[in-house]
Amino acid sequence: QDKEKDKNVLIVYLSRTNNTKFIAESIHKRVGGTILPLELKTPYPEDYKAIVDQVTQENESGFLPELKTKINLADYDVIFVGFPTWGMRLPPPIKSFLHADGFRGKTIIPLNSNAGYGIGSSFDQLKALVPNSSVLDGYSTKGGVERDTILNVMEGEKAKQVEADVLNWLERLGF
Ligand SMILES: Cc1cc2nc3c(=O)[nH]c(=O)nc-3n(C[C@H](O)[C@H](O)[C@H](O)COP(=O)(O)O)c2cc1C
Repeated sequence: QDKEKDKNVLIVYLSRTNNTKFIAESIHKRVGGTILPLELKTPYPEDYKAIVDQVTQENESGFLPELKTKINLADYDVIFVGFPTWGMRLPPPIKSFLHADGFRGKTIIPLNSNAGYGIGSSFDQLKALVPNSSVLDGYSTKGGVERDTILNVMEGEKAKQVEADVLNWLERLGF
């Protein structure tokens, strides 16, 4: 079997306050490949309360927001998928992304930041959406707490710790 690092890698991430983006960039430094932010046709509101309400509604109705970012999945074998925990669930735009055809036979690797309440059901939801892919062990760490106006925490000691953790994790996965 090919080593993971010899395959075509895509790192796609959703990040509002750049904590998840930092993790994605740490992965990119080690494994290379293509790194892309997942952008929406209609961006979420800036206001925290407004986005929380909107995401709650979208989860209740099963709404899948339309993505602006277009990706040709056939170009990639390994896809890192980064996202914050939103409402203890998988953010709706990640559901939109994973609903596309073309994940069969791919290796999918989740990565996450959250306000300290963990991944919730997000990794399980991800797995359920790509039943024909091989989903490897994900990485998760505490990021910002936007509710308390703590936005990007990925600097100084925290940034160093995350970079070290990411390297260990990638090595375990064979990168
Ligand atoms: C709409 C919304 C819902 C959130 N829900 C949760 C949650 O349920 N649990 C949690 O731990 N953090 C929650 N958070 C906090 C984010 O997961 C956390 O700040 C994360 O680090 C943000 O990542 P980002 O900087 O890449 O956007 C929520 C944030 C937003 C904007």
